[in-house]
Amino acid sequence: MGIVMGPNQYGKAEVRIVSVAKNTERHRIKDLNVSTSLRGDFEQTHLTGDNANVLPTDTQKNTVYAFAKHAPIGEIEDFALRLGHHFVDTQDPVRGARILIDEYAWDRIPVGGTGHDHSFHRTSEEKRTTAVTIDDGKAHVVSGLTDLVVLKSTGSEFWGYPKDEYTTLQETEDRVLATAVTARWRYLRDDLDFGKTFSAVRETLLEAFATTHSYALQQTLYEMGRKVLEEHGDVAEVRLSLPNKHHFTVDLSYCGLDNDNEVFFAADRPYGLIEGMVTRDDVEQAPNAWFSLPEF
Ligand SMILES: O=c1[nH]c(=O)c2[nH]c(=O)[nH]c2[nH]1
Repeated sequence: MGIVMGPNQYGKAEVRIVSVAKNTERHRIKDLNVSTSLRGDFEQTHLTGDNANVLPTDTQKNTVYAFAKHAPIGEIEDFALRLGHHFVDTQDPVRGARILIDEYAWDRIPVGGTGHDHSFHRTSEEKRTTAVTIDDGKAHVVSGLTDLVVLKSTGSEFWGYPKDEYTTLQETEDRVLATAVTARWRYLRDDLDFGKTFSAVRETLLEAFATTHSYALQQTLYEMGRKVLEEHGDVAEVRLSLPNKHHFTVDLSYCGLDNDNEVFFAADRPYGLIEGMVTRDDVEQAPNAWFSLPEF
């Protein structure tokens, strides 16, 4: 019986970088959390501690900061592609790279009706994300968003489910439907206008949530994914993770009041968690693009 080193990767996780573009008075900021992982010929460091092939994680971190100065960061997908190709192209033992980037959104503080030149505020926890994988000389781009919180105050029903001796849930033809969307989608190309495409896909997700008359969050999930694939030919598949942020109608009979779905208790836990992938049946699968990312 032998013991061998299995698949492995290493890198610097969560390099926090804020860059300020100052070429005009109207500054632009990029606020990122960047993680690098390298894959390749790293058997010896694991087996014997020989680090001849190991580009330090500290150097990887320094590279992230230096690249932010060499050229404007631009779209997170393009920044991740530049970093990933750099590690694979310049270090012989490195055969693959995975660059993860989360981008935090900042808006300009309105002053006298217009956004201030160099003062910003955070208006939501929503993040834009990308996971770029360089594998076998090919680049895969999986982009997405997290914590996009949405709510419908009607247009949502839930009934027709099986009941057993433990069921207490009442069927409803009118409820609040709320979730915090995590979505990831795989692009079929690595040369897109990623900013424009991201905004368009995000808009489609929001429109699908708003306009689907929902009989289940599962149905809403499928519709959101389906519309993204229908409207965006450069997207191969979409993974969605949708926590069901339950809103329970408060029983106001204690003071003799009706409650016609107007006053709710918003529970934070437990929550239903509805997850799934919507895909085309005519595109090549790319398991390495998703490898080691959350399944949904
Ligand atoms: O949209 C829903 N899907 C479920 O699977 C479910 N289960 C539940 O209790 N409420 C809901 N709502």
